[in-house]
Amino acid sequence: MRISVIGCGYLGAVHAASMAELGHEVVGIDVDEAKIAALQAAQAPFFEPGLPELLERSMASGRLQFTTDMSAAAEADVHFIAVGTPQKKGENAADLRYVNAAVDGLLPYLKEGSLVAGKSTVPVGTARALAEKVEASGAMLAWNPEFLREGFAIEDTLTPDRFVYGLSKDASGETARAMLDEIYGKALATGTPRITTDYETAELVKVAANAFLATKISFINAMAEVCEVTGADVTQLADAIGHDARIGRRFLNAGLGFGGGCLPKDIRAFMARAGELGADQALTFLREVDSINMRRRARAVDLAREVCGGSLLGKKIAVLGLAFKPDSDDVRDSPSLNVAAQLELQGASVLCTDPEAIPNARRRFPELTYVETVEEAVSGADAIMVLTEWKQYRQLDPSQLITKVGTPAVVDGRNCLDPIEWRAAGWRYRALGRP
Ligand SMILES: NC(=O)C1=CN([C@@H]2O[C@H](COP(=O)(O)OP(=O)(O)OC[C@H]3O[C@@H](n4cnc5c(N)ncnc54)[C@H](O)[C@@H]3O)[C@@H](O)[C@H]2O)C=CC1
Ligand SMILES: O=C(O)[C@H]1O[C@H](OP(=O)(O)OP(=O)(O)OC[C@H]2O[C@@H](n3ccc(=O)[nH]c3=O)[C@H](O)[C@@H]2O)[C@H](O)[C@@H](O)[C@@H]1O
Repeated sequence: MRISVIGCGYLGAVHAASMAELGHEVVGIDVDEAKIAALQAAQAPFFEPGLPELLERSMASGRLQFTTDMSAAAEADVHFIAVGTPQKKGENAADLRYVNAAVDGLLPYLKEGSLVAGKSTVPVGTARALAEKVEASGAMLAWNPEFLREGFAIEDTLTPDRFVYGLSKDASGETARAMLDEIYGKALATGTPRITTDYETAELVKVAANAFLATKISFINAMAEVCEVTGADVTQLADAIGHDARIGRRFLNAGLGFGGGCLPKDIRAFMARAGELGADQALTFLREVDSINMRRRARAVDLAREVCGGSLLGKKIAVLGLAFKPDSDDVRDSPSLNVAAQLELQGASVLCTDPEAIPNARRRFPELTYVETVEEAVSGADAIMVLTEWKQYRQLDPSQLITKVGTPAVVDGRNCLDPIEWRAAGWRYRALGRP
């Protein structure tokens, strides 16, 4: 199949390269010239494990190209829309201007019988409105939401848990289904479930999945709050309830909570859209999910103050981890970066480090101080905080690290260190939700 992918960010660049890996002819199109220049040189414009190798391979095969020129989409049979849908400034709702611009930009190049397949996460009702425009150009529209996780993006794209196709109810829906089946044929042949449905259900599946994941995380973080006032241990609690197959242990890691370019903005946009549709009561619980999540950040700052003897003023704090999660350089709505900024605002002198996210963090918070290594960050520190559970931080040797710090106090923001080991090495250990 000849494919275009409009928007080459965390989702689109991986989708484009993965589609070429599946044997399709792909052009990735983006308005960001620097991003396209990097991709044209087979360089990943962000950190994603395996992406540099995949780009190298796909571009060498001649099946993958990148451009800023929308007319390059003219040859394609299927166009994936993968542009951003960020939160509107000062509002909860999603900003659809990039989706609308991408589709409007594509309209003059749509061939009769070609398919526009939306992958961006959008408020329910978006696809139906776009379908009118697309059909007026003789093309078809499908909504094919994406469920990949950053850090596992390639594996999730090539072998997802399921495919969801939101299709038009007329005959063109069947043609669109056949085109998507052809694209994803390899994964479908291995038995990956495929749900075909209407536009609205497909759009809702995506936001419902993210709302559920966010709720699961906030549930365990609410339990962490109760553990903190009772002396109980939320990690043992999670292990114990997680053995119940109906509950499951995944996404029950208590700590600093969820961030990133998706879960926070998606639950807010979902609430906003439900409000517009008169169903706001159905989702008021998501307000609480959001509040529990934000309270964890404040609690981490409180723990830092506590281990610093009651005041952060003039205290030297090492922040290890800035990305919203390990194996990513993404700092969008990053809980750790938010905590680092709050500590600095409250008078601490913060030295931040991260294996991959420093350039993005510096762009967002130029006022913070960044150092490349853990050794530099912790040197003479009054407290260290592990806020993103990168493998290299989980594997820190507390006996060795204690020789570098001023005061041996650690706040484990992700419940990723062994309290017994750290205390035995002489550290004062504090965590979110465990004694
Ligand atoms: N990042 C992720 O893990 C996932 C993201 N999503 C959804 O996918 C969408 C994209 O997310 P990300 O890739 O994270 O965002 P991103 O911000 O990394 O990438 C969006 C890209 O679209 C480009 N763009 C904007 N307007 C354009 C236009 N008119 N024409 C061509 N390119 C244009 C931007 O320059 C940017 O490179 C969002 O709706 C998000 O919710 C869904 C699943 C996973
Ligand atoms: O719509 C999206 O963009 C994507 O959002 C999430 O993927 P992602 O944001 O890459 O990261 P997750 O692994 O879901 O983690 C999100 C946040 O939750 C936090 N988290 C996760 C799991 C957990 O148990 N506890 C916890 O605090 C992570 O630290 C991170 O800050 C979903 O997992 C994907 O399925 C979805 O496609």
